[in-house]
Amino acid sequence: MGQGRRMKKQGMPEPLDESLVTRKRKDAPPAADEERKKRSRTAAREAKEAKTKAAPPKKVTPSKKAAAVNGAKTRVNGKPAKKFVPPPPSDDEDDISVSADGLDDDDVMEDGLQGVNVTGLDALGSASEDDEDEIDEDEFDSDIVDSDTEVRKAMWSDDEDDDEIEEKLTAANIAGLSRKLDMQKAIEEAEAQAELEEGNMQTNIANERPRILEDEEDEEGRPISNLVPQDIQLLRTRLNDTVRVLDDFKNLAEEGRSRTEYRAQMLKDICAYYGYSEFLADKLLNLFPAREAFAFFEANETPRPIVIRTNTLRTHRRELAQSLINRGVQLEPVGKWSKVGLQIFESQVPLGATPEYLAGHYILQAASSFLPVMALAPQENERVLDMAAAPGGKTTHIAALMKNTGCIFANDANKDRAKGLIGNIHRLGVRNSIVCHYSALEFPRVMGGFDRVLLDAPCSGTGVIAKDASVKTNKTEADFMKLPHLQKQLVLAAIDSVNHLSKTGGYIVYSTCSVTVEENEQVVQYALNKRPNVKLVETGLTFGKEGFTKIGGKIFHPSMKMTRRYYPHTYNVDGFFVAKFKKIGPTPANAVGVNESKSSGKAAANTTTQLEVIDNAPIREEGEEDESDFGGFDEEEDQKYIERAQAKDLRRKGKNPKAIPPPKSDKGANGTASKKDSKKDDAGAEEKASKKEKKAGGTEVAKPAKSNGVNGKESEVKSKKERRKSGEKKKGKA
Ligand SMILES: C[S@@+](CC[C@H](N)C(=O)[O-])C[C@H]1O[C@@H](n2cnc3c(N)ncnc32)[C@H](O)[C@@H]1O
Repeated sequence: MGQGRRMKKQGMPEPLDESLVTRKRKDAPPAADEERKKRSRTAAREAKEAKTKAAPPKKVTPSKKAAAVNGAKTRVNGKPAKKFVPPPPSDDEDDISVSADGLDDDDVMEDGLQGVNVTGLDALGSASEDDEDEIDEDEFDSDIVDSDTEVRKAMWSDDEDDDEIEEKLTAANIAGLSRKLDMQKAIEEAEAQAELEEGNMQTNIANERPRILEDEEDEEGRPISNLVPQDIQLLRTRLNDTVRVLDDFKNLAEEGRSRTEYRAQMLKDICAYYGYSEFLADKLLNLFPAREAFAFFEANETPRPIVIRTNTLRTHRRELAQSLINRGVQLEPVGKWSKVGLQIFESQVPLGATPEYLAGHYILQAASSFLPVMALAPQENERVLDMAAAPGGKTTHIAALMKNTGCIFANDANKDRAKGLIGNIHRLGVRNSIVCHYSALEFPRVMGGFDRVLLDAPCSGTGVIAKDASVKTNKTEADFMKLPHLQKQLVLAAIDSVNHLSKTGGYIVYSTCSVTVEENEQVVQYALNKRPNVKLVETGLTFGKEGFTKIGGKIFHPSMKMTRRYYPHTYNVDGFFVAKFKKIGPTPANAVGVNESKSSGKAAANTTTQLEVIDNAPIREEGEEDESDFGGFDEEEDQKYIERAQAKDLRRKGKNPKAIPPPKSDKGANGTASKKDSKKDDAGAEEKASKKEKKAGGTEVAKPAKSNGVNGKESEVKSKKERRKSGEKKKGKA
């Protein structure tokens, strides 16, 4: 298959051809709808003619512009998403600048680093040690992927070897795909040609200096064009021209104009064309050279491919693929980097309601969500903490990698979301997980000593704008202060919850679905500064751009290169960030109470309340309902179980043979016992015994330990010592 096919795959970036950037936007409408495409081409030609005739400009209101842009997005829904071809990174580092406002010093290197090189933006992730996981770049090469069945077979032969089934499966799948993609390819080629011709006429080609800037200035004194764009197409043309100028400033800039002027114009046009707030557009524009920024904004207008993750606790990828193909689903492996992902091209059935879905054979999960768990690399029989786990895409992936052994503590501060998490855990047959709903800031006081901790932090969602366009306008400066603050506290809690002496682990993975520096490198740098007992290590991910070591006057530790950034325009995945730490020493004594206050419990609770307001991460699964009736917590019921367990424990250990558990069947007419009743019943010997136990330093079940110990073991050791001491004292008195 040719380009048409390759364009739809997720994977590695390819060099940019400017005509393709323009073309992509035109790709948005469904392929079958040729009539509409013709109309839009005619409209563009008419607009161009109107411009030539210098007709009075139509005023385009921002909402209309945004609607036009969003309209493009709506039209593509239901159409197989395409691989977007990114632009080549510009050599010009001048474009990259981030305001240092509102940052605290812990975000950057404590010792200024001189001469740290910024690595090329096109650098790929380091190769994995595991050959099997290495990316075969050929896979993304149209010539090979198109015709060579061997390559296709290789993609399927992950952990099974039945060639015959494989061939049938692949053939069945390909047959449908080929027909469709051949048709699309023809349409695309014709369209690209038309677009190119149109573009050639429209834009100032080659050496001509486009006239973009006029002598007008905006309220803040920045020069702006007084050209009111007649329509979206003209706005786009100007954006294209501005990008060309910023790319080749020496040859294409108008005389006496500075880069800043062009950049200001670009910012203004991006806000108008894509419907961003100026604040956010500026922040995002600062991340990339102009051309790459354009590609990023453009990629946010198209949905990412639908991907499902095979639940290997229930099935194999090939079996799942076969079942879904039989139901008319067109799919193929997501890429060599994953053994469990399937990219869906088209489906005749709702993917959130197939028998396979209901039986827990798969979960709908964005491809980039696989990455933090792959970086975490949980091992069988470990103790793992997933600090912000709902709705459980990553928890269930961790459980699958651990083959349901060991123990996962799946925590989420939001109780309602935690119910959804329980739903997924049950559906996918996870049996090694315990769900809790603390603010993660309370760890490790709740429990510590984990082999690995995943912190998939609440974030602004700037990596998933294609899913949730409201991010374009609803994020304020305050959000980018509050969120990083919380993320920094959470990452310290994550680090402190890990056992640095773990024989198999001692790792922490920090991830966000945001691309801002404040929520990523600055948080990681803060952790490095505050916790010298951790260091960054390779994520083991075979692709991804390196984290920034230097941007906008901020310098980060050189090891920041080991973190990974993912963008929609480079890999056709949601924007993501992944960092992996290794804990190399014990938690510093002064680290207790990450919240840095004695009433940390309160502080944590407050932050959680605040969080529930600011966490807008659009992570609910397609078709997922708010399962408020599912698997709810019954605190009274839980309390009874806790008390019974405590009493049993006291008797078993011989600490209080008279400890009386609350009666088993003390439920009222409606089946539930009131808290009062149960309290009455439990009063007396058992309560006294439990008080004694607490005094002696024992930890309450499922409540934060008062002890400041780094992990559960430490607090246990402490309490034993204390008990011994108090015993000794009593003996002495006697
Ligand atoms: C990005 S989502 C997690 C997605 C999840 N890891 C998955 O793969 O399905 C962030 C989660 O953090 C939770 N959260 C926000 N603040 C928290 C806190 N202080 N402690 C624990 N969880 C928190 C939110 O309720 C939200 O579910």
